[in-house]
Amino acid sequence: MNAPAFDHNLYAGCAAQIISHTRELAAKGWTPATAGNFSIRMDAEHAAITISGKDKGRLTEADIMVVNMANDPVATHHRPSAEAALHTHLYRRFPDVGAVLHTHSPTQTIAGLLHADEGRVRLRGYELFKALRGHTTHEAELDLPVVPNSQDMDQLIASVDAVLTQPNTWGYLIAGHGLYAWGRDINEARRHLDAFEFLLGCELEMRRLRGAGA
Ligand SMILES: CSCCC(=O)C(=O)COP(=O)(O)O
Ligand SMILES: [Zn+2]
Repeated sequence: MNAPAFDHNLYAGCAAQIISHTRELAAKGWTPATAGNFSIRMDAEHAAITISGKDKGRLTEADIMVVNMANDPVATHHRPSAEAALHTHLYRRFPDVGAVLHTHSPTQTIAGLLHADEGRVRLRGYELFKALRGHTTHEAELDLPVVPNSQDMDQLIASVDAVLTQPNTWGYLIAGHGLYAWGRDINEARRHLDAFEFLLGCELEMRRLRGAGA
């Protein structure tokens, strides 16, 4: 008898973690109109990932599937996230990455558009840098990369590879689209996602205040 394609108990545990976090992220308004996609690495060859087009605030285990690192569905007829290639790209490139989260908050969407020409959001002097693995002080300058949006995943991956040059970056923005954040597990990826959202929100607010002559 053929061995099962993957460990179902491991898959069910990953699905439960994704569901728990997506409920909270949707409640924040970061997954409008089915936007967002979420995955956890199961092993060297498989990841649990959200099925394309689902309401990410109402996921059940049936809305999550398994892909291999070539983005092929495993043991299902469902279609994975349209952006599955962006998740497996990070799993292939960074062996220690265990989870990838993608959201479309207004802050993330606008910040990417505002900084599209620069190709980065330059952050300086934030205590919250310390929420990002490998960062230990506010006395730093951190560039969050921004890449142009595209419907061609290979083009997006090439853009990301060109800007992911610094260690401990943990995220990137797609202009007019949203934020990708990752970590060694889903809780660390969530901490990074929350930290980038806060930092980008501060930058937008400072821009607003300066425009008002503050
Ligand atoms: C309706 S948002 C457009 C698609 C997108 O950017 C996204 O994050 C969700 O796509 P998926 O295929 O993962 O549902
Ligand atoms: Zn998206």
